[in-house]
Formats: sequence, C-alpha cells, structure tokens
Amino acid sequence: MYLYTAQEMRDLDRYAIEEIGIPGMVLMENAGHAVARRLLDRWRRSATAVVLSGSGNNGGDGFVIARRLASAGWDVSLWIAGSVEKMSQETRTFYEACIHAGVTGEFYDSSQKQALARHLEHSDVVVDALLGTGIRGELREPVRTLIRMVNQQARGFVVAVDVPSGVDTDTGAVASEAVVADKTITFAHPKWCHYLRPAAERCGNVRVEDIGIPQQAVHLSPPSSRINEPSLWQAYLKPRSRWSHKGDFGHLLVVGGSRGMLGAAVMAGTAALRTGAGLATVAVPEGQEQALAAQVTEALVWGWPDDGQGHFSAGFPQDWEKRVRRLKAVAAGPGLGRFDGEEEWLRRLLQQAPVPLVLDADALNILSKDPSLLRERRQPTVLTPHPGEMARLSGQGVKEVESSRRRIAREWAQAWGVTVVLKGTYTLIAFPDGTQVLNTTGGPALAKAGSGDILTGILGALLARGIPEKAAVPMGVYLHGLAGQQAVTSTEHSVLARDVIAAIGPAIRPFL
Ligand SMILES: NC(=O)C1=CN([C@@H]2O[C@H](COP(=O)(O)OP(=O)(O)OC[C@H]3O[C@@H](n4cnc5c(N)ncnc54)[C@H](O)[C@@H]3O)[C@@H](O)[C@H]2O)[C@H](O)CC1
Ligand SMILES: [K+]
Repeated sequence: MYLYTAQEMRDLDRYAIEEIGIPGMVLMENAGHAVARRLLDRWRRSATAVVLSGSGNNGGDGFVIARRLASAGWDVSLWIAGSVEKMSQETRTFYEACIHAGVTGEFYDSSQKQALARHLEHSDVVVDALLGTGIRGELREPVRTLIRMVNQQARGFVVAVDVPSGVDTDTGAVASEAVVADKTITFAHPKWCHYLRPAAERCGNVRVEDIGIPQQAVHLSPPSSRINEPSLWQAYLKPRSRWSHKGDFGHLLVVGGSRGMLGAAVMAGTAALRTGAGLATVAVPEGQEQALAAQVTEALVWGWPDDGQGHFSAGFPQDWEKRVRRLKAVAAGPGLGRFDGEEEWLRRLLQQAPVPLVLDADALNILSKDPSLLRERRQPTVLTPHPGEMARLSGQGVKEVESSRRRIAREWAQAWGVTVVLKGTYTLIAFPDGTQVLNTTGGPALAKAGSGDILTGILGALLARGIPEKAAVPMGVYLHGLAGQQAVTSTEHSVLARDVIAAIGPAIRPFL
C-alpha cells in the first residue's frame, strides 16, 4: 500500500479522470457512497446526522453522503460553509442533487449558531466534509467556527471525510482548529497525516475505501513512499534447508556493553541469534568479558581495549583487520557509552568495517559531533535514531524533529547516503534514494528500555544474512513491531525486553 501526499493524490485523480476517462463525478459519488455505506452498516436503524460541507470537493463528498443517508431514511441536517459560486462543477452538481432530493441545507452564518449547536448535540453522527486535502493557509471563517463547534458540541460519532478538517495532509500539522474524529474514511490510499502527529491523533480509526481508481494508474507513477508490508521483503524469508550450516546465515558483530550497560549488548546479540544469524559475536571492553560470558552463552565474546574500568577506549583490537574479514555485518551502539577518543574511534569503524553497519544509541551520539564522518562509508549504513537522537544528529530540537519526521528523515538519508530508521509509534524508514517506508506494527509495550537494542540486533542479523538493506530494514522493523505486539500476554505495561526477544520466532514464523 502506498502513502500519498496531497499533490500525489491530485496527480493520481487527474490521471484517472483525464487519461483513463473516469469522470471526476463518478469518483466523488463513489467516495460519498463509500462513507454512507459504512455509516448505514453501523447504524442499521435510521439515525440522525449533521453533515458539514465545505465548497471544495471534500464538501462535494459531503453532499453525496447527505443525499444517500437521507434517501436511506436518516434525518439529515446539512450545513454548508461558503457559497454556490465557490463550488467546483462536481460539487455544485451534487449540492443541487442533494437539494432536489429533498435534503434541506443551510449556508452557515453566525446567526445560526444556536440552531447548529442544538443539532450537533442531538445527532447520532456528525460528518465532517468541510476541508480535505485542499486546505491552504490559516483557517478562514466560517470554517474555523464550524470546526470548533464540532469539537465542543458534537456528542455523537464524528466521521471525518478523507482527513479531519484543519489538518495538513503532508506534514500532519494542525491549524488553529482541527476536527477530532472518531473515524476517518479516506479514499484510494492512506495519506501521511493519518500517521503523523498531531494530525494522526485526530483521525481516530482510519479506513481506506476503494473509489474505483484503477491500479494501473498507481503503477504508472507510484509515489515515493509506502506502508511497510510483507510483500516488500517476504521473498527473503525461507525455511532453512536441511543442508544448512551456520556460515550460510551470516556472522554479526555487536559492539557495545560497556560497564553498567552490558545488558544492551546482550539483548542485541540475543535478538540477532533469535532472528537467525548463524553466528553472533559481542565485543565488549576487556574488563567486561567475564560478565558478558555469564549472561549470554550462545554468542562469542571478544574483548575490546578498555580504559581499565570496563569502558571502551579509543583503541581497536590488534588483529582487527583479520577479525573483520570473518564478519558479514557490524552493529555498534547498544551500551557503547562515551569515551575519550570516541570520534576517532568511530571514524576508524566507519572506514575499516567493510560490511553493512548499523549505528544506534551512543554510536549516533558520537556521530552527531561530526556527521561528515559518514562520507568515508562505502557500504550500507543504517542509523536507528529515536527522536532525541535524531535531534542531536540534525542539530534541531526534538519538537522540530517530531513535527517534520517525514522531511528530516528523508533529507538526512539523502544528504549522507544512509538509511535512517526514525523510531516512534510509526517508525519511518528513509532510504538514500529518497523513498520511504512507514511501519505500522508495534505498540506501547515497546516503549521500554531494551526495545532499541533488540531492533539493532534484528537489523544486524538480517544484514549479516546478505539481505539487501531495502528489504532487510523494513523486514526487521516490521518483525520487531510484531514481536512487541505478540509479547503482550497480560498487559502492555509488564512486557520485558526478553519477552520481545522470545516473540521474534513466533513473529517470523507465518512468513516462512
Ligand atoms: N481520489 C480522491 O481522493 C478523491 C477526493 N475527493 C475529495 O476531494 C478533496 C479535495 O478537494 P479540493 O477541492 O482539492 O479541496 P478541499 O475541498 O479540501 O478544499 C478546498 C475548499 O476549501 C476552502 N479552503 C481552503 N483552505 C481553507 C482555509 N484555510 N480556510 C477555510 N477554507 C479553506 C477553499 O476555498 C475550497 O472551497 C479530497 O480531500 C476528497 O475528499 C473527490 O471527491 C474525488 C476523489
Ligand atoms: K474533512
């Protein structure tokens, strides 16, 4: 499934209308019909509805909905923002059809405030068709008042048509007012605002309805972003052959686990093995080797020159060149800590690890001192920042990162030629070629220390198996989210990182 911007959706619409020859009116009728059908399914007996329509095509959908609900026997009260003159041809046609079909519509002005408030309070359903993807600039009256009234006065079920009025389709920003919906019914494809905060919090439950735009129109010029789904990577997951040996499944090196943070490296290494790595080696500061070996029996242990107190030092193992030849991928960061000479250390790792590299946690914080270190990289590099780490990397505030997730992840990936996995409720993956994949698996159970370390291990393992990063990264993020969901046995509060690791196998299984 693709993820659309407002412009990409307009282009798709235009293609369907002008090149394929489906009249715009048919698309609008289909859109309105789809919403009405959902409402009629839900309220089988007749109900009361307030339909609020703007003068654009979103309002046109609203007129179709009002007509169809009324003809099914609902008591419909229609309120319009704007005027007939402002309506597009399709919208105007459906406005007239609505009136001819006997629905009474009012062009809202402030003298009707009381009357509208009464309707909003007493209606089972409120349909928000004021503004869709065509919003421009700050809200004008009377739309602004109408949106505020919906939020303050509606007692019934609020359905947003396409997007909640007042949200920006592409950034997920909200205007001075934006409808808070219980459900959003969108057309043909999901849009960015359905997944980006704060807009996403106003959408309620999002449902995508087919309105008859042929698939061929999508394939001709696909948008640059999509929702993460197994079809992107499932071909790389296969049952193991009877003749397999561990060398077939790659050797991952996890670098981290400084004193006091050993658990992070343990979790990354264990998650890698659960994901199917043939071999996982965990490299910890020399003073930590014994403690590590006691915690993870399945991984190999390497000592890394330490500072005498169980933390990393700027040095590298003497035989690094020889050791690195055995590796298929490196994941650095879980429990790495900060240390003297860290920048030089990272520069060397970036240069002298000629395999796919995952950077997480403190490896990202070190990188944020000088992102130009990435210029030295020739092999795939995956960064897995949470919003705080992304803020440090990009030199911006966390709020700025959160309000421009889509742009920041894409710009960073393109500028430095790396894959950015910007973590969050909907983790966003941005590739160096400008394409993006938004992940929808996962849940609140993963909001806990250790989750990031597990993701790092999973991604490292998949890259070590030689799966190309365009498949490995979405696969890893998807499976990590699924494991997080499946690890919940009693409540999301009490899930431990180890439960998530144990759930990796059950998450993978259906895809083999
Ligand atoms: N394939 C599809 O997805 C289809 C979608 N349809 C619907 O069409 C809208 C987009 O319609 P458009 O006419 O481009 O824009 P809007 O109706 O969202 O908005 C234009 C309308 O709103 C007024 N306006 C704009 N900005 C503001 C503002 N800041 N304050 C107040 N008023 C504003 C402007 O003057 C216009 O009157 C899409 O979302 C779908 O719902 C079609 O039905 C066909 C298929
Ligand atoms: K709307």
